[in-house]
Amino acid sequence: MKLLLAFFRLYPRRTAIMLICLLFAGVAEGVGLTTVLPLLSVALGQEHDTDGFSARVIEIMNSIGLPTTIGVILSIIVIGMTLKSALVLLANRQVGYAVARVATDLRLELIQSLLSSRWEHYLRQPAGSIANSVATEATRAATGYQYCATVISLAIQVVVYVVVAMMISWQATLASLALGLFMSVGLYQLVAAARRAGKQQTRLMRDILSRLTDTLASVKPLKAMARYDVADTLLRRQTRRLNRAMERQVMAREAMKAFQEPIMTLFIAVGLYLALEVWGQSLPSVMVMVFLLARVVMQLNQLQRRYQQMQTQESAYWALKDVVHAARANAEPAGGDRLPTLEREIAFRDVRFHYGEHTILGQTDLVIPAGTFVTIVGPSGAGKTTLLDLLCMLLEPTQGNVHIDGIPTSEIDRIAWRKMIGYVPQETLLLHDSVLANVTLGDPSLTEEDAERALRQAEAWDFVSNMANGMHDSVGERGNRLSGGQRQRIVIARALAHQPRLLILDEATSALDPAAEASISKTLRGLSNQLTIVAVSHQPALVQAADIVYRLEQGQLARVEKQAADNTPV
Ligand SMILES: Nc1ncnc2c1ncn2[C@@H]1O[C@H](COP(=O)(O)OP(=O)(O)OP(=O)(O)O)[C@@H](O)[C@H]1O
Repeated sequence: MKLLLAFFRLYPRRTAIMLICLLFAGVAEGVGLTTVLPLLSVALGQEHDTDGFSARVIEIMNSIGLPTTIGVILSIIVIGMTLKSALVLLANRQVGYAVARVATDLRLELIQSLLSSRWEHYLRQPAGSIANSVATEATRAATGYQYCATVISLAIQVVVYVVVAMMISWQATLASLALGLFMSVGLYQLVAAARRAGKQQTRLMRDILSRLTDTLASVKPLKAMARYDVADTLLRRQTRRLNRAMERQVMAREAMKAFQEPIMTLFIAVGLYLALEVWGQSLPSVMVMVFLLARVVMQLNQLQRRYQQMQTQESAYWALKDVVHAARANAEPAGGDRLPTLEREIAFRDVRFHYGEHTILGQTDLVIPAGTFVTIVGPSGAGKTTLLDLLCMLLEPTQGNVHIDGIPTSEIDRIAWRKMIGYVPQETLLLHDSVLANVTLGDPSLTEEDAERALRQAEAWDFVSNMANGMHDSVGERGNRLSGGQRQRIVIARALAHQPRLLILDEATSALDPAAEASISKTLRGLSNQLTIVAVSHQPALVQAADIVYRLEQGQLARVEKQAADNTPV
């Protein structure tokens, strides 16, 4: 029921409407059912010598001026049942809408919370696990809500049947209920087993999808080195464990079904024996009791099964919520609200940065005048990417501050600042989409003209215009229809499309041949009077194109002459 409470808090209106509809549906069904007994009495011609309950119903009907004819009683039953069905339909419509909303809202909540979490937190999340949460867990959680609604609906129906049965023979009903309770407790182990299997499935599905995503991302070297059997074995092992968890779930479900039937038969038999032999009830009463108890039994059966299914799906909801809560706890700090400009300079003032105990940047002072081209060189692992991350406000200095035109970044509107940046990362990951979509990233404010301009600046226009459909051609999965150098040029075009004020290049030309690199460097050099460029590079062309060259080594940043940077092995 924790799940229902959670959903009630999220969707109070829908859940309340659903509950009210189900409650009234139960009442309508109850009204229909209460007239079954007088109907039998009337049909058997015993309406004048009926016992307790039937007599009371006939009395009520007479007092409100309803004739106790078979036609009227049948009409009440039909109206009651039709009303019940209409209300259940209304309730199910609410459930249907809520189920679709639950899945969509959970997906959006997850994506938004992860994207607005701290960069270090985001990096710790396996991509496959996120994909699994968005695809499988959100759907399972929504199904959990559906089962939850069914459990409530069945519970209301059971209560109605029990109330009506109590009015006919409270002793037989109580005896049957005691047996029903006994059965539920006895079979609870199977519910618990299903819940455990569900939890295990949630965990295994995450592991499998994380592994699968990683394997697919690095399939080429795995194939080339004939190492995919290692990944394959791991995947198979986890899939087998998932199979076992699913088998356990199916066994728990089927065992529940198998045990329920004989127990339920016993349950009815005992009720009947007591009613007929011990309490000497009349035949119409016993017939109605049989009908009611059979319905109670069936509904209880279903209720427990649905509850079991709800328990299997519930873990997906909580697992997904855990990811959201962790992301929220690691949300990027609110930051400032001052709008950034980049007219004068970017300055690192006494900036230090550590990853735990590991010092990446010692005391760092760096000035990047606006409209200049700065290249940073240094050995692998020296912290060059970290320095760029500080510039993008993806990371915060452990000490000191980065200033943009004299304003510390902590006071600056982070999103506004990032919108001024064009970023070209080390990895050239492309979307499985057209060149145009890869350049604009779906930004509606960017036109085809913007894309063409950016592609020309990135020296990509020649090969793009030669593609069958030009910039509307697909780049293939992860851009595998293009060469490494062509992919890199598309990514550079992407960074230039929205005309940034600051262009950041992290080893952005490493896949280019010297001629292409020299050509792009020349273009960038030409752009540097309109924008500020900060490049991390080992490539001589970007060093030569720069106005200022810095070298980062062992946490220390020092300005160097271009010649020295070229000659020093970096
Ligand atoms: N999220 C992280 N958590 C902990 N340590 C990290 C993290 N990211 C990077 N590091 C460490 O910080 C150091 C600097 O990494 P960084 O990526 O900034 O180096 P780099 O100079 O850009 O290297 P390369 O030229 O090889 O790309 C490395 O020792 C790296 O292991």
